[in-house]
Amino acid sequence: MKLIVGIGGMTNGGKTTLANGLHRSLPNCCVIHQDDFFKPQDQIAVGEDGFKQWDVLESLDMEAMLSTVQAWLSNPQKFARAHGVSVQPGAPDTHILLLEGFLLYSCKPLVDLYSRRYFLTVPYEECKWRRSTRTYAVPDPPGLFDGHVWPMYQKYKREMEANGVDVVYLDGTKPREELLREALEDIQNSLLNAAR
Ligand SMILES: Nc1ncnc2c1ncn2[C@@H]1O[C@H](COP(=O)(O)OP(=O)(O)O)[C@@H](O)[C@H]1O
Ligand SMILES: O=C(O)c1ccc[n+]([C@@H]2O[C@H](COP(=O)([O-])O)[C@@H](O)[C@H]2O)c1
Repeated sequence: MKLIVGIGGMTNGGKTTLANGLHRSLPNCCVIHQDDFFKPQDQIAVGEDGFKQWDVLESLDMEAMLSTVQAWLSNPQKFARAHGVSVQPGAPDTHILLLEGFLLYSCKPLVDLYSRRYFLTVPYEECKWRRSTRTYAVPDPPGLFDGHVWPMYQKYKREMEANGVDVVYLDGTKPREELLREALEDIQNSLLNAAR
């Protein structure tokens, strides 16, 4: 059985933290991080607002991400071994792929592949504060959060909702352990339902 689970939502909502917790807790589980597919800096367009447009789908090499997902789909055992995940003898037929990223549900070829789509959110102030404590490979210039990051988050979320994408909202201000427990229980239920 193969299960693809999306850990999406806003920047600094706690996606990586939750994905890493699930990765440690679930058998035969691999993770693909969307952040690993950002295009090189010189390919990122500059908007009329003067900011490099990092927070749009075109800034990510989604074809490469899709190929990685296809590689897992065609042979999850081989994919797991190649990514240092040991296949457990007790559950050799169950394979889980976690996709983690801030624009997961805006990519049309991917959107129907998920068995579960989580969407982590925190209030604006909390998001802005968490973001101010992070240093990305390309650090945020002053004003990027309000000028580009937050408006793009709102735009893509609106589109996702208008397209009727079915997501499970998670409150990213809850303690990490509680979020992990909640998601684990839900995924285990999905596995049970899929096995019936
Ligand atoms: N449940 C939580 N409660 C409080 N802080 C959290 C929680 N989850 C993550 N964080 C913190 O928020 C920041 C962003 O977390 P991260 O998992 O990297 O978010 P994302 O991958 O969504 O950008 C980090 O400093 C992390 O330690
Ligand atoms: O990882 C990078 O190379 C990178 C370079 C520039 C910007 N980012 C930021 O990464 C953010 C998405 O990652 P995350 O973990 O905050 O969800 C997004 O809001 C971008 O503005 C990321």
